[in-house]
Amino acid sequence: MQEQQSLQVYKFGGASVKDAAAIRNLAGIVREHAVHSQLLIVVSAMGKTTNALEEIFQLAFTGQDFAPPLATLHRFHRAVAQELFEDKPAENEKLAELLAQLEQHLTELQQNPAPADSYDQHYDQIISFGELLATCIVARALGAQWLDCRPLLRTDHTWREGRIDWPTTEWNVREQLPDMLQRGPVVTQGFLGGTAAGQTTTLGREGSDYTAAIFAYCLQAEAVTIWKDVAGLLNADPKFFADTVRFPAISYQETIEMAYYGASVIHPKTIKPLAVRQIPLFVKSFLAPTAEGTRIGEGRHEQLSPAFIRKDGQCLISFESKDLTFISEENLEVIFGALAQVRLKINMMQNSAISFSVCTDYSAYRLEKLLGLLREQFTIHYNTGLELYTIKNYDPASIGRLTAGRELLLEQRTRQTFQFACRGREVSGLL
Ligand SMILES: Nc1ncnc2c1ncn2[C@@H]1O[C@H](COP(=O)(O)OP(=O)(O)O)[C@@H](O)[C@H]1O
Ligand SMILES: N[C@@H](CC(=O)OP(=O)(O)O)C(=O)O
Repeated sequence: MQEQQSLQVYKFGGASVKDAAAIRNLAGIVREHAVHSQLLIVVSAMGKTTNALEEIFQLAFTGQDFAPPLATLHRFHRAVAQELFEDKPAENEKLAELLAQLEQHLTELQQNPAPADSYDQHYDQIISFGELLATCIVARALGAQWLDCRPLLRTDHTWREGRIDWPTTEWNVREQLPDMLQRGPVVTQGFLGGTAAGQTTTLGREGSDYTAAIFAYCLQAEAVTIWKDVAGLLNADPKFFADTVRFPAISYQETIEMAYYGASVIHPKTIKPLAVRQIPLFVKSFLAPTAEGTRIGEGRHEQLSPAFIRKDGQCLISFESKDLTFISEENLEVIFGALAQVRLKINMMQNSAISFSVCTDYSAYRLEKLLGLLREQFTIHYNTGLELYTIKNYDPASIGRLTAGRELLLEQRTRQTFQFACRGREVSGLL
């Protein structure tokens, strides 16, 4: 009798596919660790390709010359493919086709100025090429099947933050994937979805972790592993904090909160679909694939050690009523409505008698739209270039460590969580 194979979802992010050596390393992990499983491999754009595409898109959308940065992007992808498939030029045909399509889209956009309010929609059509190109190369390198996820992962029309239509997506995935997986590993794109009309959407920056969770949910996978350049989920980002410690095991609940506050190692939307179907999430290092990593799953904890989360690029906006009337529920309704309309997410908020303050991710474009909506009714002040720090499971020592020498512009504490916004400053050494 044939043994029933377990189904695993692996997700490889930008750092794990940043060049040909990284893709060879990925292939080694797949060979070593997935021999007894069916395997769906979700892949993000290579290295910093998404940022590069954002710049190229911005140039094209504003009618400027995008040729030099596009040429750099072409060269980079071609060089990686050449290094991996040097003796098989035909392997690069699909890649050449995608690069030509990208150039054509950009040229059309540059030559036919689109209305400003279609920016997000066009953004998705262009930015998605990062994942299409990367998966094309990785699938070839693995000799795996390439799957375009866009017809399967159905979203609405919320450009840049597509909302998943779960019933349709689950039906599509179950219809198509099991047969493919039976035949061998499948490589597909993170971060992308598609509307009913066949237009591409993206799921929010760094959303490929979420894609892995969506597929795992639909396929009722045994586990998801996201392969990162860190040893697992740590109590802080080692790029900014000294003496970090790894959590060997941690609950969905703790993780969702850390991700929500900005621990960029896991996209915040990733946890819920996994928790609903009790699918464990492993965070492992692609640099040390046999090391233990972190297991995220069911369960509650005794008090954990403090976790530190830093979010930069913040903006603190204060609204004051113009006639000294109190900030009432009616006023708040107007402010929240406007924030939702311009899609500015609130990371922290506080109100006093006549003023209401929110800390949000900064976007010049969205802030300008917000001011346009609320300027008449409120006096509005804002500061940009701020940092937001969150300490989960804080104690006096951890608060002292982060607040020493800083002027706090807004501060809040609950039983578990201490948060403050302050002016950003040059990082010299680790915190
Ligand atoms: N609590 C944390 N634990 C581990 N890594 C963290 C944490 N918070 C932030 N990070 C950062 O997340 C990075 C990995 O996530 P990311 O760069 O999104 O990976 P990828 O794009 O390759 O999927 C690490 O290099 C680290 O700097
Ligand atoms: N490439 C997309 C999606 C993503 O999730 O990337 P990564 O897995 O490298 O964070 C981005 O940079 O936003």
